[in-house]
Parts: sequence; C-alpha cells; structure tokens
Amino acid sequence: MSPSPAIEVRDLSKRFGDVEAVRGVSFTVNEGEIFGFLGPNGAGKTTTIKMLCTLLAPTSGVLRLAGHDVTKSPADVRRAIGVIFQDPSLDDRLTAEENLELHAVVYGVPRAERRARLDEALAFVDLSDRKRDLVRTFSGGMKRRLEIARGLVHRPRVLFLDEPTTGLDPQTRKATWEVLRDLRARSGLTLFLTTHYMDEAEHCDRIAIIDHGRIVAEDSPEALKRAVGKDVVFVRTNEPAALCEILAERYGLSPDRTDEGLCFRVEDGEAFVVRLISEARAPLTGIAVRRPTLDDVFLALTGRQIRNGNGEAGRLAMRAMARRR
Ligand SMILES: Nc1ncnc2c1ncn2[C@@H]1O[C@H](COP(=O)(O)OP(=O)(O)OP(=O)(O)O)[C@@H](O)[C@H]1O
Repeated sequence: MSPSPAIEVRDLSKRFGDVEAVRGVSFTVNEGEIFGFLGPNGAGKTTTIKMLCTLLAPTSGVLRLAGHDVTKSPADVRRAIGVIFQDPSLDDRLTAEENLELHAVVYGVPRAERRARLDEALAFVDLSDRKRDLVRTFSGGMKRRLEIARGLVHRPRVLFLDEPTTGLDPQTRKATWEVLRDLRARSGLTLFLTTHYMDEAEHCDRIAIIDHGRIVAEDSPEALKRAVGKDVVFVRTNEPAALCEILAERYGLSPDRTDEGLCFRVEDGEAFVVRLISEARAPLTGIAVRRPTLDDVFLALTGRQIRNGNGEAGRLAMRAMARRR
C-alpha cells in the first residue's frame, strides 16, 4: 500500500458571516514535499492553514493530515504538525533552550529524551552556542531560526509556516530558506507554507495560486511559468503613438502603456527587438526583455499583480495584458 499523502484537502470551505474566505479548495501534498500557497492579502491562505492546524473549524469539506481526519482526530493531527505563524510567539524573557523546553513539555516529549531533542533542534538552526542567552538579545533572523527549532522539537511530520520570511531583511530571508531546504533534505519533513513573495514561492516544489478563496492554478513554479510562455518586452520611445502604430500594423501587436514603457509579449523577445530596430527603424530609447515570472503567471490568471516585496499594493499597469489573453 502506498503511504497516505501528508495532506489531503477536498472541497474545503470557510465562511465568516457574509465573507466566503475559502471556497471549495482541493489539493494534495506528498510526503517530503515543499508546497506553497501563493496569493495576495485576503486570498484565504491563513484561514486554510488555520483549518489544517485544527485552529479553525471548516464550514465544509474533508481535511486529512498524516492519515488523520483533522476534524475527528485533532489531537493526533496536533502531534503530527509543527506550526510557525507570522507573529513571533517566543518568550523574550526566557533563554533559547528554555523556550524549547517549554514546548517539549507541552508536547509531552519524554523527559529522558528532552535534552537530546533540544540539542538536536538548536544545532540544526545553528544556535547551540546561544542556547543559554535570553531571546530578547536575539536578532530577527535568530528568533525566526529559534521558532523553526521549536517547531521541530516534537519531531512533526508536517511543518506549517505562515509567511515564513515576512518582515525579515533579504539576507536573513535567504538564510532562513537555507535552513528550511536543509531541513527537508535531511529529515524528509513535509513543508507547507503560505507566501505573497514570488521569490519565496520559487523555493517550493509545487505551488497552489490562491485568489479570492479559490485555487486558480497548481503546479511546479517552472511549469506554471512555461504555461504563460512568451517573453515580456518593454520598449521606451519619445514617440509612443508612432511606435504603437508600427507594432500594430507590422506585427499585429497591441502594446500596453506602462510606467516602464510600451509592453507586449512575443515568443523570442530579444530576436524580436533586433528585428524591430533593423526592419522598422523604430525610434527606441530603452529596451527590457524578461522571461515570465510567477507575477506574470498570477497576472495571467487573475488580471492583477500580487503586491510587491515591500508590501505595497501591486501596480495594475499591466492588467490589460492579461485581459487580452
Ligand atoms: N475571523 C474572521 N472573521 C471574519 N472575516 C475573516 C476572519 N478571518 C479572516 N477573515 C476574512 O477572510 C478573508 C481571507 O483572509 P485570510 O487571512 O485567510 O487571507 P490571507 O490570504 O491569509 O491574507 P494575508 O496575506 O493578509 O494574511 C479575508 O477577507 C479576511 O478579511
């Protein structure tokens, strides 16, 4: 018999009064996979993770985790999971190892095993030499690593991370991801995370893109980008009306005017720009060609951009591109 998937979700819905936060979501996460939920603010990511972690009852649907029914056997599910939420929940007044010990006691880790488990978890995140220091003396990145260690003390099968690197600087985000990838490689742990960062989603084996409570696509980041296909080309000119005419009449393109210049999609962007300059003598003052990103995937599927890494609302300048597809 093949082992049961780490997570199985069928037709999951959650309603808060009039708000349908999650609307009929289904997906499966295999053992040892890094699976990401990518979506903008309010898409339903946290609500889904809370239902999977037994913190919120679903309105309807089936949820199974490590072979246990989440609604019927919440205690078994809690033992099988580790959870790292957005808001830090360490006790600043305790040392690193005291924080972990508290967790080990709450999770019923046998006393005889506790020391070894704590040492193992602290070594894993490279905090062994700081174990006797108060958490309030730790940097943001060290605190996040300690939270990961704490999530591992009871040896869960699935680790949930809600926006694991939100609020961390780029270097610390990178280091946190190194820890997570190493963790998966060494322990075969299943990781389920939510994110609105494109680069974070790139670390996942598979992602589900969620928007307005529904999954709009699910695949590996590479496959999703391949499906969008064409290169994105931006050209700048002092004569946009004339260039629009050339692009439309000669090449059948209808570019969008964006902050970065006229924007359109073609099969081989670089070759096309060379042709544009040589054939049409187009009056260009700037060129940018890029491969499709996950942002383009989201745009293609929803007509909107996910907010950028600074947490600002996404620009809608390229919206028309998606509408045309
Ligand atoms: N307890 C609640 N009561 C009422 N509405 C809620 C509650 N929790 C979430 N919602 C609503 O459900 C929708 C989904 O919210 P959720 O927090 O799951 O989104 P999210 O994708 O995690 O967003 P973020 O990235 O901001 O965390 C939102 O419209 C939100 O306002």
